[in-house]
Amino acid sequence: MTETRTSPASAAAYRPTGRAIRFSGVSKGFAAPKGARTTAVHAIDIEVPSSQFVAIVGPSGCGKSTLLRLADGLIDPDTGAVTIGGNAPVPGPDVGMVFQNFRLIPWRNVADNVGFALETSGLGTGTRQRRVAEQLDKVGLAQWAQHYPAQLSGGMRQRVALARALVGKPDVLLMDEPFANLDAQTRELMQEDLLALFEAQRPTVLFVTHSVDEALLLADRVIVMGAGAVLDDILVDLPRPRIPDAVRQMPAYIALRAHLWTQIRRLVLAEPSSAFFGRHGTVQA
Ligand SMILES: Nc1ncnc2c1ncn2[C@@H]1O[C@H](COP(=O)(O)OP(=O)(O)OP(=O)(O)O)[C@@H](O)[C@H]1O
Repeated sequence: MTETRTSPASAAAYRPTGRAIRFSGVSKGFAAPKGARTTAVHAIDIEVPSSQFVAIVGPSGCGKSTLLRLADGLIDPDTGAVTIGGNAPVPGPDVGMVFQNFRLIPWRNVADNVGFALETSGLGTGTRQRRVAEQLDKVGLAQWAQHYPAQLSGGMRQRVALARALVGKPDVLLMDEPFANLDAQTRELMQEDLLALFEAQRPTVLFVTHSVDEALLLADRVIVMGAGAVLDDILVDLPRPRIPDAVRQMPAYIALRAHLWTQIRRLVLAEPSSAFFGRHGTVQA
């Protein structure tokens, strides 16, 4: 994806291109065992302006994925409203969704997995094939178009998932712990790719992560959630384009990181059994 890497000049020429995402008084519950009901999110109000990158952090089970599924129109709120660009969300290629476990179709090759996102787009076969080839080229997988998911490394599979999310040229990206299953080096490379893509194309992004450092590196704003509610909303006023090693040494980054960790410590002390650090119990700075 190096060809999409932005230059200081293109970042300076930044113009918003995405659609705003708005959660207004949104609550959502699910059926639980013995006739009970879990409240996944409660009375959430979040406004994500067009072309802003928002990271959501919080303990396991606090409702982060539920927010993304509501934004994608995969589920409806019990009360309140979710809008994208002022309209109710409808799943489709203009909203890109990337999941932690890739969700590739094992019996389809790489090109057909990516092309799947365009099958209901109404585009002709030739246009779809051209768009798929262009997108695979951008994520560095042009040579792998005919391979199957089982023949790829974890990083390559995540690139296919990213290509599938991007091929519809979405102006909204919803990403649910997309790099959680990658090794540390691949994760850093994918973070750089995502930074470059965001800074060049400026979609509106909602990005769920368990990593404080990932959130601060990528986002314009970090929302801390706990027990289905927004606990804190922090502006990450660091300059773009962001060079990861340089960003991590900035005094503003170090101060934001300390602030976030204070919040997280409070959360953990208030709820010692809370799995803040994810399902696998691993601490992710
Ligand atoms: N389809 C469902 N059916 C029943 N309960 C659900 C469903 N989806 C989510 N929940 C419950 O809603 C709550 C919030 O879940 P959600 O997946 O949004 O949390 P999360 O913050 O994304 O967690 P994690 O960090 O572990 O992915 C949890 O208690 C979960 O068990």
